[in-house]
Amino acid sequence: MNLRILRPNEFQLDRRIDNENEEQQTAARNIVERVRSEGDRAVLALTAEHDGVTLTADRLRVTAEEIAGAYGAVDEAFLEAIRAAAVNIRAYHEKQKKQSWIDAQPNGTTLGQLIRPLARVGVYVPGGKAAYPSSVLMNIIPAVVAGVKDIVMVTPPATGGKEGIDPYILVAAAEAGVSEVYRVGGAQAIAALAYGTETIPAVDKIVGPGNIYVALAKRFVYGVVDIDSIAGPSEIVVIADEGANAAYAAADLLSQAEHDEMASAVLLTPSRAFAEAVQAEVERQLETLPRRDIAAESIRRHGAILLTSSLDEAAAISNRLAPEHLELLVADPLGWVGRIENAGAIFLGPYSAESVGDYFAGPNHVLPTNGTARFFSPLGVDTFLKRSSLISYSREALLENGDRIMTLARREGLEGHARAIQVRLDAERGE
Ligand SMILES: NC(=O)c1ccc[n+]([C@@H]2O[C@H](COP(=O)([O-])OP(=O)(O)OC[C@H]3O[C@@H](n4cnc5c(N)ncnc54)[C@H](O)[C@@H]3O)[C@@H](O)[C@H]2O)c1
Ligand SMILES: N[C@H](CO)Cc1c[nH]c[nH+]1
Ligand SMILES: [Zn+2]
Repeated sequence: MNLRILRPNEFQLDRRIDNENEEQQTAARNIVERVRSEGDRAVLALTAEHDGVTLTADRLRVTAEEIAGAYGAVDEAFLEAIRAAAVNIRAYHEKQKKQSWIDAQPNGTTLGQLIRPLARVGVYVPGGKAAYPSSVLMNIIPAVVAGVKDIVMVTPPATGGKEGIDPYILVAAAEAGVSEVYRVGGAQAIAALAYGTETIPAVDKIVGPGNIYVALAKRFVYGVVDIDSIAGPSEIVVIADEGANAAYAAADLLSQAEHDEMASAVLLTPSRAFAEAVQAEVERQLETLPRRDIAAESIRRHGAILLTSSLDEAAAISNRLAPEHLELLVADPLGWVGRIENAGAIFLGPYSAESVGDYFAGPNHVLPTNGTARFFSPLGVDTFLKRSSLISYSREALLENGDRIMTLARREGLEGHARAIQVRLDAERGE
């Protein structure tokens, strides 16, 4: 499969619009409503129907013994690596913490902002091949760092028709600091987290990717709880000059293409010689890639090498695409960062393969997709914090500004608001 070499005007630069399927919408909505009104009974019936697993309510929660048992099923190298990754992810997210602040002014007025963690958070972890231990760390650790007390993970009770939760997922959750784990997946898991059931506690926010039923259910419960942004297929853009390493660029493009057929991998370069070298490398490396069918299909549908007139044009196109991941394989990548307006994560130089960020460096790999890096940010500690404003007015400040406040209230026809000020002014002025 050849990665096409195109001129920018020959490539669809605009974002893909999801086609909503009405049947799936109705199915997800019905599931959410059933769980809301029937609680555990609906969760158990839907689990039997959609996961083929018959459970009783007392089996929904994964026990501490089961989690301890999972450690016996994973290899030492994995445990060592995931612990090292967790250290980096924790350290990076610690730096994102925000402080409450109080500002006392000379007239006695005190204003401030109180930062508090959400009390309870739900983390959805998909079943099947898309269940990544690294994503478990990336979703749970920022919540722990934010100070969330209860982090409730849900995941399907079976994968690929086989009952049981992947032990690597359970170990990653335990290492990250999960509080409770429930074996429930799909829209029923989202509804249970949003409304609570007899067994599964209601949370304040739900994060984590999942299939279409999970995504639709999250959209339905938004407002009852908060949700993260709905993650789309993975994306990578590589900007490279003629001095870059073609084998590295090709490998990094394929690293995203292998995620799924809808992933997109795009190289932007002004050098035809480099474009051809990467094209040949992609073809060569694909031959031995275990997931070559997926990667080849992704490249056929959404992959391209765009031959730009200059690196500046490459930056402009990248800003328009607003990719989830952007690699800068150019001389002096740090000097280049100022030209980048929109990207979820930016990888600088030949040794910062995207895989470094996916697994290990510390920044979060849950990133805005489908052009939403124009206005969304990576998942982080912020995702699990909320703010309250503090207002303490002094007598002096109220006497000074009361008339202004009443003017604004009366302009809006809200006499009650004005009188709440007037009553104080009258009392304090002795009228
Ligand atoms: N963007 C990302 O970062 C990212 C990462 C990992 C996974 N994913 C996505 O997560 C998804 C994983 O999908 P999955 O299906 O393997 O796992 P999943 O956990 O998302 O969904 C499985 C659940 O769906 C429910 N379900 C299945 N068929 C149903 C039906 N016909 N009606 C109602 N409910 C039904 C079942 O109850 C089951 O528990 C993929 O779409 C993948 O792209 C995305
Ligand atoms: N690149 C993915 C997000 O787009 C995250 C991931 C998990 N495992 C490997 N990669
Ligand atoms: Zn990845």
